[in-house]
Amino acid sequence: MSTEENQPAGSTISRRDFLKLTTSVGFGLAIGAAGMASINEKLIPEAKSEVNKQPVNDVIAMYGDRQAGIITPQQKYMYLVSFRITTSQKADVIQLFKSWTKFSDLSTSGGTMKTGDNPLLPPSDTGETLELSASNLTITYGFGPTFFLEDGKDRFGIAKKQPLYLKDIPRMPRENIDPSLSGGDVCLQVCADDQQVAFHAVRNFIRLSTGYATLNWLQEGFISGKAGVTPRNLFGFKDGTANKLHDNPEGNKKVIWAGQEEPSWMTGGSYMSYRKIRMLLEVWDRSSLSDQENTFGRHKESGAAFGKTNEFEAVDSSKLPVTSHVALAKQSGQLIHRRGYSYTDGVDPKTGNVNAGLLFIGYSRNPEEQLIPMLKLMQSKDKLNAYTSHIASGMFACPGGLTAGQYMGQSLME
Ligand SMILES: C=CC1=C(C)c2cc3[nH]c(cc4nc(cc5[nH]c(cc1n2)c(C)c5CCC(=O)O)C(CCC(=O)O)=C4C)c(C)c3C=C
Ligand SMILES: [Fe+2]
Repeated sequence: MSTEENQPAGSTISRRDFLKLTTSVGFGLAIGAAGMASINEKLIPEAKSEVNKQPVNDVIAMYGDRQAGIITPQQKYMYLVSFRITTSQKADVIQLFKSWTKFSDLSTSGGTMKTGDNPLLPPSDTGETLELSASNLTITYGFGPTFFLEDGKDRFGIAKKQPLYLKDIPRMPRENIDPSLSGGDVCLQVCADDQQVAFHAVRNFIRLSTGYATLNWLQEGFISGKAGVTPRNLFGFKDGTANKLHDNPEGNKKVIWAGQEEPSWMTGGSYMSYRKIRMLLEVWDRSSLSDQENTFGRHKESGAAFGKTNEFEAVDSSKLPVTSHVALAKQSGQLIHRRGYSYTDGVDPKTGNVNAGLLFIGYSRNPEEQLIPMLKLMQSKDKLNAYTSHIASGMFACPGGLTAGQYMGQSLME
């Protein structure tokens, strides 16, 4: 765990924080349109029975200076969920964020909602995590450009608080972006080491959004590998090696955390850039090892850059093919904190090929300086383009962390 990461919390402390939150923000909320039971009832925490008591060493604290899920070591599973806010009332948005925050507190500390005992009502908890632990669940919130301004309209009176670099990623050469899989008002990155725990959270965020927001799109990712070892992507290459270059508080400050020029609610926050990138596995699998290695400028097995023997030895750009992926990243002179996950989406009905690739997630202090020029360069020249196609895109501003009793987005909304 990085030195900057929020400290793990024992479940007792978290549960007490949770109760504090419950009393301080007075959750007597009624769910909208669906006429479901009150959120208050739905979100009453229930301790797991002695039999089902879970270990507390897999809880990642939700409270701290920064949101969890950015420099947190990558969990095995990730869902990325985009919502469109449907209410025009700021007060409704606040209610939604309060109930999401309350659920985030409960689920990241390993709790479950009270299942309820009225046979005539739907159970309050969907139930699939009753015997499961927190599994390092993290929930990272981000706001898209349309949350601030949509068609020139200041929807919730917060346009003047829009962060400096929050705009959609501009159009790029060669891309095939599907707007229905891109953007959104609010994005939640939900990660856990147990897929069922992660999906349970996603499902309940959707449930709680009834009457306030609708689901735009939902992506599901996975990575695998031993702790502390760089995971491999679906092309079989170690992916994430260069994150080591900034893995210290000073480096993170330069690369990840928003600067002082930003509105105060972004203090401790960051920008999340998202690209869904299809990887043409069948084409890749027919290419020679040397073509594959030339594409990245690194060796497949060791992950070492050309001219080196170990994965983490410094890259010498003069030894790399000029249009290799790593050479172009180096040419841009920028660093990005990458937190990518592989995805599979079944079979492409047009070709019979596997639909699979990378959910690229990059965190940066200033995407205009760090991400966009790099992406432009790569989309124009990268050898990797022969094997990939960008099909979705998004940019979200992630606020700083929370203290118990606050709700996510409070310093933006109030
Ligand atoms: C614009 C940002 C980037 C996109 C989009 C992107 C797509 C992408 N990358 C890989 C695989 C690898 N990327 C690697 C390094 C790397 N990639 C980016 C940025 C984007 N990648 C950066 C900034 C870097 C680091 C470069 C450096 O400073 O050394 C590597 C090498 C190992 C590593 O450092 O992680 C691999 C492998 C794929 C497959 C992909 C799209 C599908
Ligand atoms: Fe890359």
